[in-house]
Amino acid sequence: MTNVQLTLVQIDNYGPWTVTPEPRREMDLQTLQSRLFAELAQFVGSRGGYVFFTRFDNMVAVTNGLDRADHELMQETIRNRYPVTISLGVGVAERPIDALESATAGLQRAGSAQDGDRREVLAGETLAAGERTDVDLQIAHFDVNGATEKYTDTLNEFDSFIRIEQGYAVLMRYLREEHGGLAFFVGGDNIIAVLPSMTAADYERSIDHVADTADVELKVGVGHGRTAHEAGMIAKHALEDCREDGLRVVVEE
Ligand SMILES: Nc1nc2c(ncn2[C@@H]2O[C@H](COP(=O)(O)OP(=O)(O)OP(=O)(O)O)[C@@H](O)[C@H]2O)c(=O)[nH]1
Repeated sequence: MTNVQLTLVQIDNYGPWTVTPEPRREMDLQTLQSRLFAELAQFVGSRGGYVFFTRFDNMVAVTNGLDRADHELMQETIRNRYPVTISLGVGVAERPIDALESATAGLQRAGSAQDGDRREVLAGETLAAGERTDVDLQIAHFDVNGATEKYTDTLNEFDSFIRIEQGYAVLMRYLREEHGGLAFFVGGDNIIAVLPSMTAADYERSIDHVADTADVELKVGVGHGRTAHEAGMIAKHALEDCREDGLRVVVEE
């Protein structure tokens, strides 16, 4: 049984900040958002976690292995280096969506994302060390078959992007609704998902659904681990096994 710890990262009062005292240059905001993401990717990644940029003002991190002190240090690091602060909500559950719901509820209880006086909230509890197991996380790494040949080397970048994003849109909705899993686009033709315990047959069905609905062909490698890095690395190797053996799904137990 999975035991997923997710952290919702929310920039404090960001909306008002982007227009105070007047609207800020868009490329300055993009620079800030991407640097903040890079900072968090490095911080969380060096502790075995994953962070996904989602909407940039809100980001979702898989934080199994990070405790409360790590979260406090994350907030301090951002406060010291950036013109914004972050609030963090932590949730733990068997299904990723339930962990995220609980992480979100902690922040929403503390106030609105646009409350000037709601800053650096740290809500929720992390998994105790004694509760952690080797199968707490199931990570799936999806990849579009032949994206270079079918899209990158054939279509213009925008039409390639539409195809990839449509495949992603169908997959993210399907996994969220059918399994309570969370799928994130990570660049190129890659999607990384954090999921509850799913079988190879479940993955076959999800790939069929994307092929039938969006006409995008996927393959997927799946791994388990104590941290996102551990599970994700196994998933990447499983994806290589798909390529070598011409398979659509490889689940490493
Ligand atoms: N984030 C991320 N992106 C990757 C990874 N591997 C490949 N990519 C991206 O995906 C793009 C396409 O690479 P591939 O998936 O290897 O190419 P492909 O043409 O789909 O070939 P097959 O997957 O073998 O069918 C690359 O240009 C990268 O942008 C990965 O592990 N993580």
